[in-house]
Amino acid sequence: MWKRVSTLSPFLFSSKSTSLARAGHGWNACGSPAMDLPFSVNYASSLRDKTPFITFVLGGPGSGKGTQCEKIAETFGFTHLSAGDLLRKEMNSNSEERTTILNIIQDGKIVPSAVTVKLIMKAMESSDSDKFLIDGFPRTEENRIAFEQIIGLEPKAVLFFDCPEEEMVQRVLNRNQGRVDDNIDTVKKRLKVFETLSLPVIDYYSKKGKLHKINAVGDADEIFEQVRAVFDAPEVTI
Ligand SMILES: Nc1ncnc2c1ncn2[C@@H]1O[C@H](COP(=O)(O)OP(=O)(O)OP(=O)(O)O)[C@@H](O)[C@H]1O
Ligand SMILES: Nc1ccn([C@@H]2O[C@H](COP(=O)(O)O)[C@@H](O)[C@H]2O)c(=O)n1
Ligand SMILES: [Mg+2]
Repeated sequence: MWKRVSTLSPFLFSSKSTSLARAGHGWNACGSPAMDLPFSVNYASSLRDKTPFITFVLGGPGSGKGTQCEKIAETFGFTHLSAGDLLRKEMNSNSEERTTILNIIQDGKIVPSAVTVKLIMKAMESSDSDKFLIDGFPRTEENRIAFEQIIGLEPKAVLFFDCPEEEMVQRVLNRNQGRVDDNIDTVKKRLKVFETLSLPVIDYYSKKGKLHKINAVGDADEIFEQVRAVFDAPEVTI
């Protein structure tokens, strides 16, 4: 069940608040874990009684998360929420936080969890779905803990697209979608962030027995066959 967490946060929900600046208290753009959340939150009533099936989708930059999520969504009826897409949308809006988000993304660092979790929660609230693929999240232990504490749920499954660095770099540099972080300098920084901050999250879910490691090298349709096997398996009841 959705677990309620005490009182309404003034800065998570106020459109006038400078949530990123406040989130900086106890959090940082490098993603250092902060075990005590600087806020608490009351869920929107629309989410309170749902028990959605949540799958986190992890992997380095260019490992194919977005590509595979589209296939999973189409085949298994999940709603695909990409944390990066939500942040880019916020960055291109008139949000007070747009410049800060842009600077963090350009620098290949991690946006404070309060901001990202708020965007994910809003997207979940505004959806009728009860099956979510959350792509590119949690990127850090701080992200993971914030999601658990704010949303009060854990993923049922976690996919990890395992891809060699050289392949990821080539894919990102060939992507050609106009992303501000698709350049060699930012990719190098993102790979470092992945190694230092995201791998511990992957290790955490591995130890919990929730991780499904996918070999992300090869043709996208072949890779999807490995993914299909995960969702077809009886222990993963969607
Ligand atoms: N199996 C594959 N083989 C070759 N290219 C691929 C494969 N899967 C995806 N690509 C291409 O690689 C690029 C990166 O893929 P995608 O955007 O899905 O990765 P991602 O993990 O979501 O990356 P990011 O974390 O940067 O958002 C895209 O241009 C995509 O078309
Ligand atoms: N949990 C997250 C996810 C993403 N970011 C920032 O967005 C950039 C792009 O993310 P993609 O998933 O689309 O690759 C990423 O490099 C981060 O700067 C984040 O901060 N937190
Ligand atoms: Mg992506």
